[in-house]
Amino acid sequence: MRRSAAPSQLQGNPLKKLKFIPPARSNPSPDEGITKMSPDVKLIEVVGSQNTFLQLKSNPRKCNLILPTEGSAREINHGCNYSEKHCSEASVTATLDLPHTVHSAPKEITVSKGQEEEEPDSLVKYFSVVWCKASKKKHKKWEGDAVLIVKGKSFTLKDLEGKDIGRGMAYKLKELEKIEEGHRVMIGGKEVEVMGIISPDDFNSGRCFHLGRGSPAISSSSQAAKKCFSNPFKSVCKPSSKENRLGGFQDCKPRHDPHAPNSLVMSRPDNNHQWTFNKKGFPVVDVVIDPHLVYHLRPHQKEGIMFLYECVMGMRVNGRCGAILADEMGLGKTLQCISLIWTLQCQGPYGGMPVVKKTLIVTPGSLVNNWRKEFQKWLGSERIKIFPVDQDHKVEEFTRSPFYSVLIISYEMLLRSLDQIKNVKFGLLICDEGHRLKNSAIKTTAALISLSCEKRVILTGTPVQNDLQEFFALIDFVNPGILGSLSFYRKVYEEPIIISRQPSASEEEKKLGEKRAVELTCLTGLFILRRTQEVINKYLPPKIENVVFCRPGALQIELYRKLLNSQAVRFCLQGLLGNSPHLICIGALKKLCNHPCLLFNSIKEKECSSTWDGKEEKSLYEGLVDVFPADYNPLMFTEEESGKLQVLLKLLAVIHELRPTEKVVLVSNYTQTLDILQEVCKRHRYTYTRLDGQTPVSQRQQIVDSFNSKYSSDFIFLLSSKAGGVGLNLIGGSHLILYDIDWNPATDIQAMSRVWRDGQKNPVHIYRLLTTGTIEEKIYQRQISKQDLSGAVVDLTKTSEHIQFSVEELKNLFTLHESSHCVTHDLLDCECTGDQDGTGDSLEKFPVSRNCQLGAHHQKSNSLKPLSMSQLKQWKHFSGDHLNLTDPFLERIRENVSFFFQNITNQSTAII
Ligand SMILES: Nc1ncnc2c1ncn2[C@@H]1O[C@H](COP(=O)(O)OP(=O)(O)OP(=O)(O)O)[C@@H](O)[C@H]1O
Ligand SMILES: [Mg+2]
Repeated sequence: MRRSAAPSQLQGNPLKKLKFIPPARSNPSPDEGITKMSPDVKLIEVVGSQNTFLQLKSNPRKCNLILPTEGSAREINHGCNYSEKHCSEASVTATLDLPHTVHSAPKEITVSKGQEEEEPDSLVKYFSVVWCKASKKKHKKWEGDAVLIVKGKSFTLKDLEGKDIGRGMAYKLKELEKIEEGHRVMIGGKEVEVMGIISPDDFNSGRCFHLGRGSPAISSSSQAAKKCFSNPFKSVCKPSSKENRLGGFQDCKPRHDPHAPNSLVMSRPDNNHQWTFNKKGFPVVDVVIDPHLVYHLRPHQKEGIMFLYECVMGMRVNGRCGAILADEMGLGKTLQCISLIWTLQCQGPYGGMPVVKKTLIVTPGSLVNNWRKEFQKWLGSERIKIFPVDQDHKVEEFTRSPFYSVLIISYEMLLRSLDQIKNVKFGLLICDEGHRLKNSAIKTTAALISLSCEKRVILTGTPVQNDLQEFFALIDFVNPGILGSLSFYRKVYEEPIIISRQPSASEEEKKLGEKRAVELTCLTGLFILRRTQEVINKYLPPKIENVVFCRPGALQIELYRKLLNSQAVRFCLQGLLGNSPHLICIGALKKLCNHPCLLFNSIKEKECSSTWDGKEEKSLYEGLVDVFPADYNPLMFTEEESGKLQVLLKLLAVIHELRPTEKVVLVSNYTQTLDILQEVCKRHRYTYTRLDGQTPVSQRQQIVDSFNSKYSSDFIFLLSSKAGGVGLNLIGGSHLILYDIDWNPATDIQAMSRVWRDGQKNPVHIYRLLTTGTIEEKIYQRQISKQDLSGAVVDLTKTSEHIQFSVEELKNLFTLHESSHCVTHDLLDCECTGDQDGTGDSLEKFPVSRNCQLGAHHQKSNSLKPLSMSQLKQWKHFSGDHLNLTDPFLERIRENVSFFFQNITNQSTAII
C-alpha cells in the first residue's frame, strides 16, 4: 500500500510539483481508522506503510540546508569559510531519507480522564505532518504541511508560517507516546498525518519550517537565473550549431593566465551549476581577475571579490544571486565591486562568455562622482565605459547608446527616470549605502525590484542586523523569498528571538531564541560578508583618538540651571510625557552646549512664530531671555560663551601652527551650528569649504576633490555628517573634530572614518568634544553603556525620537554635574577616581593600575564598533590639570579642558 506524499516530501524529486495529494487516493479513508472520536479533540492512529522522514545529521563543519523549490531540493553550500564561522554546533546537514517502516493496525487513543498519569515536563516530540479539515468526504485533499509538537499530554499544531492552527490537551500519555510516522490523528477538528520525526534541534533552529515549505520565490528566481545566464551565450557565442560547440568553443581560453604567479582565479562551477546553467555544454573556462587590478587588491578585497562572484553566480545558494557586502567603512567596497563588474562584463565560466552586459549602480547623490573617480582610478578610462548621470548627462543618452555598459545613478534620479531605466536589461545591480532599502514599503525598493535584475548586491558599512524587520527587508531584497514570507519570518525567527532577549524570558524561550538566531545567521551568512577595520589597519597610519571634556562657560551654566528648573523639565520628571516635551528639553540643552546663541535664536524664533502653542516649550523658555545680557546679539556671539568653542579655537590655532600643511575636518550634525563654526573661521581667517544637506549634489564631489588635493588652500572642511557624510573620502584632512555628539554612535563613527581610511598618509587625530557634566556626557555614556549591555548594533537612522526614556533616565539626563571633572570617568569605577575636587588629577597621582593607565603602547581592538565602558577604561586618561601632557595639541588646549581620554591605534605601523 502506498502512502500519500506530503508537500514537504516532494522536494526530493526534481520532477514533481508541490501539490497536495488527497489522502484518500493512496490511503484507506481516515474514517476507516476512526473508531471513536471525542467531541472536542480526537486522536486516531492508522496504518502507514511506507514512510518518509527528515533525517538531520550533525555535522559541525557544514551548514547545508535543503530549501524546497518547485521542482527540486536546493542545497546551500557554505563553500568558503567566511560563513562557516557563523555556524555553531547547531549546524546540520539535512537530507531526505526513505526508510520503509510498517506500522501496526489502527488504534484509538483517548483523552485522559484524571491525573492518574504523571506528566513529564521534558518529554517533547516534534513531527512533520500534513493536515486537512476533518470530514467524511472520500476524496479529500491535504491542505498543507504543519509541525506537530507533542508535549506530555498535550499537543500543538503549527502551520509552516509558525502560527498555531490547533491545540489539544489532556490525552492519555502512553498513547501519545506511541505516535510515530504514518499515524493519523484528529486535532482541533483537523485531520493530521504524521510524515516524519523532527529532531529538537531542527525544531529549535526553525529549520523544520523551511524544510516543509514550498517557496515560490525560490523557484521563480532560479528560473530567472537560468534566463539571465543563457542570454549572453545566445547573443555572443551563438552556440546553436554542433560545429560551433565542438569546434571553436573547445578552444575557449581564460582571458588571463590562471597559472601566473599571484593570479586570482574564481571558483569553478560544480556539476549542479553546470547542469542548470550550461545546458548547451560550453567548455568550462577559468574566470581570472584582471592582474592589473589584482596588483592593487588587499587580501580581504580578494576574498570579497570571490565571495561576490560566488554569490551573484548562484554558487553559494543555488538559484539565488544576491549578496550583501557589509564591510566596515573604508575597506574598499567600491574597488571590490568594480573588480566584480569588470570581470563579469568580460568573462564567464561557460565558454568564456561574459555573464553580464550592463550594470546598474545606484548610490546616494553625493557619491555618483566618487564612483566615476574610482572607476577611473582602478581601470582608467579606456577599459570600461561608464555613464554617471548628472545634470548634463541624462539617462536617455545611456539608453540610446550601446557604447556604455555601466550606469551610475543616484537613488533620487532613479525614481525620476525609472521608466527609461526599465527599458534597459541590467545583468547586475549594485546598491551602494544600501541600508536605505531596509524598508520594503519605500518607493526606491519597489522601483529597484521592478527592474527584475536577479543579481543584486547591497553595499553597506552600517551593520544590518540591528532591527530584525529591517534585516528581513534587506535579505528579501537581495534574495527574494529566501526567508519565506514576512509573517513566516516573524513567527519563526523574529518573535522567538525577541522574546528570548527579554529579561522575563524562560530558559526554554531563551534556548529557542538563541537557536533561531544561530540558524538565521547561518542561513544569511551564506551571502552576507562583513569584515572589520582590523583587516586594513596595517595599511593605515596611526590614529590618535581623544575625547575632550570641555568646561562649560559661565553663561552656559546659568542657562543650563534655569532650563533644568523649568516647568517643562519638572513635568517630564513627573512622567508627564504626553507631547514628548522631553525631546524639546533635550534639544534645548544640546543647543546650549554647542553655543548659547543657538538657544537664544530658538527662543526668539518661537516668540515670533504664530504656532507658539506648545505649552511645554513656552514653559521651558520662560525667563531665559533675562539670563542673556540685555543687549545680547546672537550675531555678535563670543567664543567665551561656549566651552567647546573656546577649546575648538585653541585646537585650530595649534594645528595651524604646528602642522601648517595639515587640514581639519570639522563635523556637526546641525546646520545652525555649522553656521557658527563658519563664522568663526571667517573671524580667524581660516580658509574653509563646506558640505551639508543644502550643497547641490552636482557640486559635492568637486568640493571633496578640491579639499583632498594637495594644492588646496582650504584649511577646514565643514561637514554636516548626517546630511552628506556617508561614503565620502576626506583623506585630505588628518585632523577630525566632532563638535557635537549624536545619540547614535554609528553617526559619529561614520564621520570619524572619513579621514582614517586607505590613502591617508598622515597620522590621524580625532577630537570628540563634550561639555563636562552636561547632557553631552550622558549621551556619550549612553552610546557606550548600551553597547556594553546588549552588544546590539545600531544604525544611522535611529534618533532620540526612537529612544524610550524611563523617568529615572530622564532624571539622570536632566542633571548638571557642576563639580565633576568628568562624570564619565566617575562612572568607570576606576581606581584613579580619588581626586574629585577639581584640584588637579594628575597622572602621577593616579595609583599604579593597569586599568587606569596602560600607556601609549596599548593597542585596543580596532574595529569600528562603538566603544564600550570597559574598553574606555583601558584608554589613557588624565585631567586637564595634569602637569605633564606629552601631546603637544592637548597641551595647548588644556586650559578649558577638565578631562581627556586618549587612545592610540597603530602607533607603530609603517605607512604603506
Ligand atoms: N587596495 C587599495 N589600495 C589603495 N587604496 C584603496 C584600496 N582599496 C580602496 N582604496 C581606497 O580607499 C578609500 C575607501 O574606499 P571606499 O570608498 O571604497 O570605501 P567603502 O568601503 O565604500 O567605505 P564607506 O562604507 O565609507 O563607503 C578610497 O579612496 C579607495 O580608493
Ligand atoms: Mg562606499
